[in-house]
Amino acid sequence: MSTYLEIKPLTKQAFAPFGDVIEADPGTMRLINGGTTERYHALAEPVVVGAPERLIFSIFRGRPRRFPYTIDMMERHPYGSQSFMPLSGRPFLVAVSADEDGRPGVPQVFLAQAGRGVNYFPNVWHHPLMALGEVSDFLVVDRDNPAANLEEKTFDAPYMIMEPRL
Ligand SMILES: NC(=O)N[C@@H](O)C(=O)O
Ligand code: NI
Repeated sequence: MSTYLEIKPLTKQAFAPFGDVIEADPGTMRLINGGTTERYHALAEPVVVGAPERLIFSIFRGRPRRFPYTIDMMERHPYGSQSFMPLSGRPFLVAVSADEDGRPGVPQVFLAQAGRGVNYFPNVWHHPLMALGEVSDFLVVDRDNPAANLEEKTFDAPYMIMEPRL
């Protein structure tokens, strides 16, 4: 009998142990370009850990997950952060876990409302990209050479999530 996980709204506070929420936070806004542009400043900081490696921009084109969805594994990137910012303006799902002696704990699942992205701190357990509803593009900033920056663990007992109400 699989455990069904609750899907919670993504908030800065709830996500703080795992990373940053990237959104046009009015508290970060400064007017630039003669007042024609609002700069939402320093929302997150992409970092590389250990040996120097490029930070790069990529676009991930994610196919939507089907539900009920089984979360049977988590991954982490020990040597850098990884951020996902929707280009499609659609919500998506984020699942993260605390580390328990080198393995992911029970996942916490968040619904990232439209216009919000996330930046995972280095070495934070997370599930690979979960797009919702239709093929969705995401701007991703992370460390180059991804194959040398990936640890994956499979759960002995997978978890399930139902389709979120949008
Ligand atoms: N493999 C890859 O680049 N994607 C994952 O890191 C992910 O978090 O989606
Ligand atoms: Ni990842």
